[in-house]
Amino acid sequence: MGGATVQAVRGIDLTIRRGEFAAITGPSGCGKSTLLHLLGAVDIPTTGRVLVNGRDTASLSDREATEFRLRQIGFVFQRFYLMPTLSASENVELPLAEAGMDKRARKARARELLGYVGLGDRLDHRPTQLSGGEQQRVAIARALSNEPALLLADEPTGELDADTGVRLLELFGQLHRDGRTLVFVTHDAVVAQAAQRVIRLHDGRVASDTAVHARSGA
Ligand SMILES: Nc1ncnc2c1ncn2[C@@H]1O[C@H](COP(=O)(O)OP(=O)(O)OP(=O)(O)O)[C@@H](O)[C@H]1O
Repeated sequence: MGGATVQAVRGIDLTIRRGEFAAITGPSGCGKSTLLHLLGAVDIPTTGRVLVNGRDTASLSDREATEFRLRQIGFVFQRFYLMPTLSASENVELPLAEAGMDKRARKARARELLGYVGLGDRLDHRPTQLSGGEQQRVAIARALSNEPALLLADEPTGELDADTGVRLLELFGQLHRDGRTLVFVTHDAVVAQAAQRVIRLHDGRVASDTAVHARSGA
């Protein structure tokens, strides 16, 4: 920026295993979103390597990177980013259409995924006809559409009230139990405890990396 170099993350050595449910947390500006973007091949590191499913993200051409993000990564954003003119089902179908699936199969897959996230009765609703929590569930169904190796979420509960946020984290827990690999970013240390592993960043580095013990009664 203005000729100055900002080192957003540095010296990070991390392995996320298949089936893991990890939260990245830490104060504003510590590099959480940057790390998530590196994992999702949205950004490429200036030095160091990011391997996803054995593939070095820096080795991808632009076309390969687009294909990689479409097929290997599901991304969920704080502000949902659904297409406002499309129904819930059509939003989930979009990445499937991009991946070349025919219309009949995409409709069936969208119905199945929206059922999974608890919105089987909201297929034809547009985003404005859905609550924030419901919109985030549509965004999760969309992110899962192409069976990604890795689901990434940046402050997924940031726009939701506390109760809705808790229910969304329960859905993440369900995804984890069903074998998905999930990494989400949150600045909220309490929200981070919903994960199985909490990676805390400070000033672009890993300050701690701890397993969360199962809560009593869980
Ligand atoms: N495109 C960019 N150009 C220059 N500096 C950037 C850029 N993106 C991020 N940074 C800087 O890199 C550092 C890490 O930013 P990042 O967005 O990863 O932090 P964060 O932990 O996600 O913060 P927040 O919780 O506030 O979203 C910050 O100092 C930020 O100012």
